[in-house]
Amino acid sequence: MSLLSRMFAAPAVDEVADEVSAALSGLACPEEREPVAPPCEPAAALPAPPAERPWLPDGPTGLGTSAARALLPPPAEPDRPAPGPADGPGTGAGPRPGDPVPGLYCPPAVPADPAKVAEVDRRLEAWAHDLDLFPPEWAGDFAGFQVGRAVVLQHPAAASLERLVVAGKLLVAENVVDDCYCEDYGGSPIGLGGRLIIAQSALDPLHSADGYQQQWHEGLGADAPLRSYADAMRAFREIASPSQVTRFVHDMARLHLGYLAEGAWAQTRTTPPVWKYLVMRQFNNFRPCLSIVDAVDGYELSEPFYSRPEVQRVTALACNATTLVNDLYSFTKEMAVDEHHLNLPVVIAAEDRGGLKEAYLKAVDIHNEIMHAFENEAAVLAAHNPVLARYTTGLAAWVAGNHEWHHTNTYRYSLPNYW
Ligand SMILES: CC(C)=CCC/C(C)=C(\C)COP(=O)(O)OP(=O)(O)O
Ligand SMILES: [Mg+2]
Repeated sequence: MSLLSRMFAAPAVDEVADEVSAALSGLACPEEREPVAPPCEPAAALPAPPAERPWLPDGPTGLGTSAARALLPPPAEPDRPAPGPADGPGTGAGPRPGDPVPGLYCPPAVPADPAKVAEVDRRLEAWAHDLDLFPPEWAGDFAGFQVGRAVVLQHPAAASLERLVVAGKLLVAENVVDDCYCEDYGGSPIGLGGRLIIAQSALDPLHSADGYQQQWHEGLGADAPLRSYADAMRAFREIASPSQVTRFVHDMARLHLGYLAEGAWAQTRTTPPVWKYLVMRQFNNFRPCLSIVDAVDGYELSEPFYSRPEVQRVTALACNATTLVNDLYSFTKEMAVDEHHLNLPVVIAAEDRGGLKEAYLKAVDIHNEIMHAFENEAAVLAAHNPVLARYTTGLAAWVAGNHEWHHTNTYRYSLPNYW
């Protein structure tokens, strides 16, 4: 039985640990290295000494200590007890606006520094305005999205404010493309492939005869989605290594494939079996956000490590868990617009021929199973290599931050009255 299938069968963690250790020991552990500051980023913006980075959690800091930090007790939520068994379904102690889904397992996030959030928001709003990304009537939704708070929560160990702003530009661009090409702001499955292939070229440039390449370059200014992708990608190229750029371009192609599958099922009014939905959601997924955690934190998980099946699996588990969190928190928003909008509770209810409430609660259990698998298998990787410890800690921080952003963003999301 291969290591991967053995992991999939969820054996004892120490059995896998020996296998992973043997598998990874064949790879020279690259020294953790801070990339040379690209010309655009002043040296001062590079990681400050730990003492000057107040937003890091208490405990050991600095290169290679992230595994130790991962073992620290998570910071307690200052004003909100985590939901417990007593808050489970049917007890009447229903969640308040801003509370997490009762019974959903996700460790608390590192609290967001309000000053940092405000500065990131200020820079992103100016960037979006300069690129003419949205009309004035969308300004409320832009503010309500709370992009600055999202990226500060998702990247607590970001190496600089500039890198946080790059993560924010990518997050804005990804949502502009999703909203304008696929969903809420004029999106449609009709003709989606033609729009997305040009969008992909804003990330993955055309190389062709001069005349047509010039037309392509001019074409990238044609609409807000293209302008946002092109400029956010330019900013990412300035902070990332060539292999990190290639990784991101691949993950965006996966995302677009997921959009196309979702759109195809919308066109044919198909409600897929749960397993096929989970396949689609592994591609229509937050993965492009998680695959940049090393670049935002100012180091590189080198390609030989990143491409290991074990690392790919742990990355996919984290991405799937955090994307299903979106299904759970956006459920009421999506049902209000279209009762056939595909999300995990809807496809479970169809397959089980049951009610949406039972399906929703089952979706929470599915999320929790994936989340525990991520944590168990990430711990095995982290124990064997400091670079992998730093990377898996970054994934875990993104998952925790994204959950905090979802459950506290009462402008965008609300919970069903199932408890
Ligand atoms: C930020 C990013 C990479 C988004 C890609 C895919 C995406 C938009 C999601 C995973 C969020 O899902 P959804 O389309 O359901 O968005 P909302 O529920 O409207 O927040
Ligand atoms: Mg959603």
